[in-house]
Amino acid sequence: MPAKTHLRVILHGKAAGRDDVRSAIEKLRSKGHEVSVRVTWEEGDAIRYAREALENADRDGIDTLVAGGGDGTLNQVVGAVCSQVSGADSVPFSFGLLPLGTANDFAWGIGLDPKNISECLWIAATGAARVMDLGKVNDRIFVNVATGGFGTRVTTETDPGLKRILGGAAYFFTGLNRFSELANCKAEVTGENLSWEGQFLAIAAGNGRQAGGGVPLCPDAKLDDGFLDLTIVPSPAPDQVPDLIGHLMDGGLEQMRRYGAVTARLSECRIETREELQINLDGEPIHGRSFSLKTLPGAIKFRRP
Ligand SMILES: Nc1ncnc2c1ncn2[C@@H]1O[C@H](COP(=O)(O)OP(=O)(O)OP(=O)(O)O)[C@@H](O)[C@H]1O
Repeated sequence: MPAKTHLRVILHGKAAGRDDVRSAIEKLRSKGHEVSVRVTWEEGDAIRYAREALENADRDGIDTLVAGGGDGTLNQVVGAVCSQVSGADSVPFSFGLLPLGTANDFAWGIGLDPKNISECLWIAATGAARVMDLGKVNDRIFVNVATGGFGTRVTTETDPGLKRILGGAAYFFTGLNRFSELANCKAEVTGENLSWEGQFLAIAAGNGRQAGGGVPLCPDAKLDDGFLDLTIVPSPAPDQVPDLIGHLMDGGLEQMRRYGAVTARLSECRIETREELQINLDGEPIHGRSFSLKTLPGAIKFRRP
């Protein structure tokens, strides 16, 4: 029988009414675990609640801080804590994930099944707390993947109403419809043994493997190897667009390499652009022209399958 734990769940308001969430929490409580819940009402609440958990971790005896939401919620919860304390040994609890977002890319990538919320909460309570890396872009962290380019703009410009109706397919739909408008970005990327310049369809730096609703942009990334997996997909010639998008969606990185995709495993790199570029950190957008990317090895402990 696993030890009894205290889980603090920071729950995205849009998922607060779900029956499967309520019954998963009741089931865990019936087994003797303590579960306290904070529900977000508006943007910024997840950050506030994560700081509150950090301040009161000892007093409240919190063992695991669980992000209940999508990758964006996870980013905010982990980011709020790690902006105050650094290194897995300094954070007074482990993290966990209750995947309640639209795409849930990080969850799928680590083997959590968002359709089985009860199982996910059980893993957040009792799964082995293993050390993992984080990524950093300028002064902001990411847990899963940092992406720039076409897919990134699709992620943030997909209508929330469409996401509710179509789920993850909403991203694909927006991408196909607005390809020529959204796929025009240029950058210079430099790092250890890497110097690349050109127009690109997608740039991804992965701690985790997939982003943008199931696209395995960094299929070989490992959460605990101390490196980021970088993938640059150059803009294709117009007649190659449908083929390349197909390969991007079905994850054929080998195929993408035939179109000139560049991959590298590194601990830091820089991206410079002339025009303002949007980079999504676990789906949360930042903007700029100069980005410094690096890995933070062994930054947190995470309860995962
Ligand atoms: N109650 C709320 N109302 C509006 N926005 C919220 C609320 N709670 C959190 N947010 C904002 O929602 C974003 C997080 O969304 P999240 O990533 O969890 O869902 P998603 O976009 O559906 O998931 P995914 O990234 O898996 O597609 C954050 O920017 C956060 O500030």
